[in-house]
Amino acid sequence: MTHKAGFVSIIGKPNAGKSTLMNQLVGERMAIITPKAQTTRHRILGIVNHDDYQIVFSDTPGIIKPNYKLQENMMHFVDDALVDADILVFVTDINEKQDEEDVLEKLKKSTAKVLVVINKIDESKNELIDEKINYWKEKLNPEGIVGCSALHAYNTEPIMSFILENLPEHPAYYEKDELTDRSERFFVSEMIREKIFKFYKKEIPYSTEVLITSFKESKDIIKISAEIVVERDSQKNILIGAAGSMLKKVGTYARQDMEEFLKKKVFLEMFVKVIPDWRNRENYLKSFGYSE
Ligand SMILES: Nc1nc2c(ncn2[C@@H]2O[C@H](COP(=O)(O)OP(=O)(O)OP(=O)(O)O)[C@@H](O)[C@H]2O)c(=O)[nH]1
Repeated sequence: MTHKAGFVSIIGKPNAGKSTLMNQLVGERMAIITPKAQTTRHRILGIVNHDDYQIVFSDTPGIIKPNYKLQENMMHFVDDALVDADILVFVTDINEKQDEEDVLEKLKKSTAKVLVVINKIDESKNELIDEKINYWKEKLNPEGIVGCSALHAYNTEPIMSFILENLPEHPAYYEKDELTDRSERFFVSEMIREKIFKFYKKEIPYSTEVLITSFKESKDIIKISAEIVVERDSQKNILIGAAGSMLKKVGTYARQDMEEFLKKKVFLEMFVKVIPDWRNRENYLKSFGYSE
């Protein structure tokens, strides 16, 4: 039996229904991160695992694919080239006026298989759906077009079928046992990263790495220690904020997400560390069980 695996990016204008669709496709447990910031850096929104396939949802069309066999929490440290996702799901609101020329250009250039999802069809007449389908056929001629209502889970199955059909043959990118401690550490670090993306200006998220240095589960509580690593003191000061206010905010919001995801009370401690020679990080990482 061949195995399929690949990256699927869900893109589209704000409010088009991307998160709603994601939740439908991935299911609640894994759809844990709802980033708002636009960034070229990959972010994993959720992973669907099956014996025969693994679908990795991301919100950016350019993504950094980890090397096979790399442990999932190491993928931030791989400097692979930014490549296209395997599949682009472009979500458009049926009521949206078609001023999407910029997106069209990008979609045309992409090497990914493109599926146009015309969303919110519960709010429109059949004629409009046909009109939109024709519009997208003519403008883009994508590999697939589906009209659906993400909110009402209406006609979302063809989207999953399209993804499965077009997913390349590839071994899994991430370990499938998503409830292992390692994967949980990965998602937990993503939650901190997401908050950093949300609360800081551009250069800070780009120059930080989040390491989960300890993850200890006891009966009632999970104790998590994280290090946010930067290269300069100035970045550390910004991250911490006046009297620790910014870091506290990151911690509070990240902890809430963690508690919801892990279904347990979380004690989160975070340290910001300056490591100027971060490029020679191999030994440092090894000390926390990370291996490149
Ligand atoms: N009527 C209707 N409303 C929908 C549908 N899908 C999503 N919505 C609503 O549209 C709004 C935006 O949905 P989101 O899923 O947050 O959209 P998004 O594209 O992720 O938005 P951003 O995070 O701003 O990029 C929400 O109020 C949803 O409830 C749909 O199929 N029909």
